[in-house]
Amino acid sequence: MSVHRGKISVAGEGLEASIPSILPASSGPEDRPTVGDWLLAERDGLAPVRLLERSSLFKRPAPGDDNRIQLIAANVDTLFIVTSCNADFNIARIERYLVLAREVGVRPVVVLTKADLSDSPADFVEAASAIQSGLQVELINGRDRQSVAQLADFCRLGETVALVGSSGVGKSTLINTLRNLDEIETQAVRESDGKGLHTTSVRTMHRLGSGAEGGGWLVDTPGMRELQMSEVAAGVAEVFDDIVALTLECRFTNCSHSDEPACAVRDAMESGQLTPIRFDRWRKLSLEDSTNSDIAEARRVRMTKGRRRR
Ligand SMILES: Nc1nc2c(ncn2[C@@H]2O[C@H](COP(=O)(O)OP(=O)(O)OP(=O)(O)O)[C@@H](O)[C@H]2O)c(=O)[nH]1
Ligand SMILES: [Zn+2]
Repeated sequence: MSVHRGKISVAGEGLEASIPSILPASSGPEDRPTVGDWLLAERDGLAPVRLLERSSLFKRPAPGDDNRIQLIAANVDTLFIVTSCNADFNIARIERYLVLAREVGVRPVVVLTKADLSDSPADFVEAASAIQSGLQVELINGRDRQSVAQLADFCRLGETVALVGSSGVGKSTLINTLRNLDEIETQAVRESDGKGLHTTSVRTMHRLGSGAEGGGWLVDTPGMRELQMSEVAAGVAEVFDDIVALTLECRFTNCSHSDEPACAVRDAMESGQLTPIRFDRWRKLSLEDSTNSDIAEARRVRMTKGRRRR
């Protein structure tokens, strides 16, 4: 449910507890429990035994200590990329989150909030849908239960969702409305919150409910809101697959697409098939990723050397 210094809070059937986070046979920096993990523990005493294989993992270099990796959330199925139908709407920002989702292997859904405040919300839907073919886009008023109910399918039993988006776009509002979709469930959540009042732990997993059997999970950890672009080359290539396909047509394999002859990327821009702004966004993201990835690689080399010295 959440991670604290050396301890994790866990939940199971009829069980809520805080236990040590150390696994008996840890095999690497990613082999420790994080929010969203399935953990096997001993029936008596709850000593951790092992983690079940993850379907996805969000991670980043630990803030203030590049030698460590911080695990942010595991087993997320759907990432709500939240943005609002106003000045916050920014294609480049949506693309960045999209790259992260593709890299981690979670299903991205662009959630456009504040539909009720815009005169032309359909324009935002159209612009977001054009980013990548097949991209799911949902238009909502985050304060309206009926409107938010259109996201219920992503929040069903067995599903885990997480949210990203800049400040003020309506993430907390959406979370509150999602959690309130089912009154009975909310009641239950409040009761258990009440029980936990004496603990200082922040809940980072919320049960979403609709119907007697309950619903999925919502991950709301602060780290999700501060994700970075590093080692996401595969994600960039997926989001900009049209440009990647073009680069393969350039005469030179190391073409910089600036002044080389027979450059398919420039040809595509001249013919109007590719817009220069999109090309520019791709270039910036690729550059940012390769810079950050170089830093990450240097860190790994440092760590390996450190280990050899010891
Ligand atoms: N009219 C309208 N207002 C909304 C909607 N979604 C959010 N708001 C309002 O927008 C403001 C900011 O919403 P928050 O939910 O706090 O935004 P946030 O993304 O959680 O912001 P941070 O906590 O800073 O990351 C609040 O005043 C909300 O009531 C919406 O769909 N329609
Ligand atoms: Zn080229």
